[in-house]
Formats: sequence, structure tokens, C-alpha cells
Amino acid sequence: MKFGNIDVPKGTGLWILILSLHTNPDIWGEDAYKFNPERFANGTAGACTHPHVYMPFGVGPRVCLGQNLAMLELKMLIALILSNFKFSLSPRYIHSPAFGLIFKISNKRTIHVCYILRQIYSLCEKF
Ligand code: HEM
Repeated sequence: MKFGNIDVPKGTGLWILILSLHTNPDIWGEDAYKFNPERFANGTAGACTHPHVYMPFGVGPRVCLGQNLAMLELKMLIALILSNFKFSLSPRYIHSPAFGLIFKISNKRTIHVCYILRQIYSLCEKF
């Protein structure tokens, strides 16, 4: 098949870089890299120009089987965290995002996050 002027031979594996789709200013606007959950206030269609390019769980026949379970777990976890912790930015905070499979903090900051996660897990074990 042909994508624009690129010929793709039969049997070729294509890897779509989802991070690029999810942070493209042409699709999400100038604040594409900003953490802004409110952009979804009116659903995915209200957040971007082409709703079908938002695919955190993949699309089509191989879409993530655990999608609904994962969303339920995440909502419960966030509700638990927000109702049990207060948040403020540490004066020692250094903004250091790094790209892996997803965006994460760079290795030098990981140890602090692991500590926080351990606290959160121990909290969740109580429920
Ligand atoms: C936030 C959490 C999760 C994310 C972002 C996620 C994302 C994904 C993505 C992107 C795929 C590939 C879809 C594709 O090939 O188009 C996938 C596949 C899959 N996921 Fe998840 N997933 C999550 C949680 C889970 C959970 C909790 C389970 C099981 C309990 C699960 C089970 C699966 C399975 C079995 C597949 C393979 C489906 C297939 O190839 O037919 N996932 N997931």
C-alpha cells in the first residue's frame, strides 16, 4: 500500500510512535506537552482534532483486553491517593522528564518516586 508518497511492501511491520500522536501540537494544540487533564472535559472529541488518534490502549481487533479493568483500577487508586494525601511541590524538585516507552522521570529522580510508591502501596493494602 501507499502512505502519501511512501510505498509500504506487503508484510512490512509498522510501529506507530503513540507518544508522538499524543503530543502533536497540530492535533492537541500549542499546549500539547502540558499536563492538562481538563482538556478532556468534553471527551476526547473536544480535546483534539482527530479523536481516533488518541489510542492509549491501542485500537482494532488487538485492542487492550484489560482496558476497562485498568481504568477502574486507576480511578480507585487516584481516589484513594487524593483522599489520603496532600500534595505540594518540593523545593528540591527538578523537572527532568525522560522518554522511555512512556514519559517518566529521569533515573536520578526515580528513587524518590519509588519511596512514594511504596507508601501508596502500603496504604492500598489496608483496603
Ligand atoms: C493503564 C494500563 C494499560 C495500558 C495503557 C494498556 C495498553 C495496552 C496496549 C497499547 C496494548 C496493545 C494494543 C494493540 O496492539 O493495538 C495492550 C494489549 C493488551 N493488554 Fe493492556 N494496557 C493496560 C492494562 C492492562 C491490564 C490491566 C490487562 C489485563 C488485566 C491488560 C491486558 C492486555 C492484553 C491481554 C493485551 C493483548 C491483546 C491482544 O493482543 O489481543 N492490559 N494493552
